[in-house]
Amino acid sequence: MADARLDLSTRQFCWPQLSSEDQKDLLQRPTQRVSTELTATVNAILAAVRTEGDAAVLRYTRQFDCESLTELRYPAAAIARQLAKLPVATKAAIDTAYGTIRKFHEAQRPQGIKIETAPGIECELRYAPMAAVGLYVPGGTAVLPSTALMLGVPAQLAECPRVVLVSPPDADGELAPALLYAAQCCGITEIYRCGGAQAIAALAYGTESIGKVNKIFGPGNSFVTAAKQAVSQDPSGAAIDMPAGPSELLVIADDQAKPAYVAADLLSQAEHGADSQVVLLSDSAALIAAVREQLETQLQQLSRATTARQALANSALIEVADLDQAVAISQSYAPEHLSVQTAAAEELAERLTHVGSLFIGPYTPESGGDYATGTNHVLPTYGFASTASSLGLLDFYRRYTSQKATRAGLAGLASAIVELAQTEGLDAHARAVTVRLEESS
Ligand SMILES: NC(=O)c1ccc[n+]([C@@H]2O[C@H](COP(=O)([O-])OP(=O)(O)OC[C@H]3O[C@@H](n4cnc5c(N)ncnc54)[C@H](O)[C@@H]3O)[C@@H](O)[C@H]2O)c1
Ligand SMILES: N[C@H](CO)Cc1c[nH]c[nH+]1
Ligand SMILES: [Zn+2]
Repeated sequence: MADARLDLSTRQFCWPQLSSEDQKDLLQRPTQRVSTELTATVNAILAAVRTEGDAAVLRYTRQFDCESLTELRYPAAAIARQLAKLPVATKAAIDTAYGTIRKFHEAQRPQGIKIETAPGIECELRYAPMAAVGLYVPGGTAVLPSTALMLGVPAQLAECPRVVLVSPPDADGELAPALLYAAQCCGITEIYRCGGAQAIAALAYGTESIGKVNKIFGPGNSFVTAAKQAVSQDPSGAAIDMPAGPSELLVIADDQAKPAYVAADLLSQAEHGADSQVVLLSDSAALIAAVREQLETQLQQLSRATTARQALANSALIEVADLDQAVAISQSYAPEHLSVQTAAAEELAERLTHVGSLFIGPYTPESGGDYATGTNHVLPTYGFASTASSLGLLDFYRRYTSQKATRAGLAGLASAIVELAQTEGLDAHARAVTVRLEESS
């Protein structure tokens, strides 16, 4: 039976006793282990959508999501019908989350720069919203209206002229009322029913019914993430926000932490999918034992216990020599989410920079950031948190520069420009300056 109990003691390790090979193996992401097979599947889907357009998107959507779907665009009448079903309490919760997310992202508005770098030379840094953005809201194992907010709010604040939302439909071809309400709050009306690599291909290359976008945002399972990475490397594809794949949480806890809180946090990310990964690092063997007990107790109360158990099979409870070692492991693993539940949590957090989002102290559950603290829950996974940034308002803009010189300004820089052009053997570059200064003003 898939729900067979997992012996968590087999997932308990003492870091200093492991070989460096075992240490590396222990913290490998589950999806990294099947990458060749995954790449082949995703490449086949991308190729089919490029050559067949809507027909391929519909075929895959029927295969994976809704057998009877005939139209990708979600019509306005169906949206209105679904919105009418939304419970008042859900609407209020979305309104609250919309408010905090908007507040945090509004504060990120980029400021242009205009300065004189030399007399008569004016340089500017300007920001323009991305012209057409595609927002991928996952829907395979759970409907995520919160993700629609995380993507839709910054797209709205940046005033991107075209915002397209795609999400896999349910077996009846519908999208959830809560997701549609979140989209409505963000002013999104162009909505399509498709998911997986086929949705990413449609956004990147365009089909008869889905116009191509410039940049694709949003998390997804390993098929979605692999497809995003592939289209971003294709000059005729689209840019992407980041690789935001299966959820990850690393908790650093000492003997001051509450085992029930730590276990609840680990389970909150384990329940996302069988390929989620959660890791506990602690210098206290007693805390680890108590968390293990709590995991078993709390698992029995979860509706998605089977999924969470599968994720726990990829996960680890690790005893470390001290918190310095925990910091070093965490920096190397670069988790999507990092929860610090230690006595001096804020001090420790200062040293933890390779992370998508930090959750500091006992009253900051990771799920708070998933929904309503205001930070964005679209975050880099697979260790990309050491180089990629967490999603923010800036990602919805292009940054570019501008310069303007007066005749006197050009004259002031002429000798430097001409000398550098000659050093590089590029005479025409030099000439473009001298031709202007030879003319009488
Ligand atoms: N990193 C982040 O910021 C973040 C945020 C939210 C959610 N997530 C993650 O997003 C993921 C969502 O995954 P999901 O599966 O629920 O939804 P999803 O929408 O990402 O994927 C569903 C789609 O996957 C495709 N698919 C499924 N099986 C397939 C197969 N065998 N071959 C080809 N395609 C297949 C189908 O097209 C289906 O529509 C979870 O892992 C969750 O942890 C990450
Ligand atoms: N934890 C997910 C990001 O990895 C985001 C999410 C949405 N809903 C609940 N959680
Ligand atoms: Zn979550």
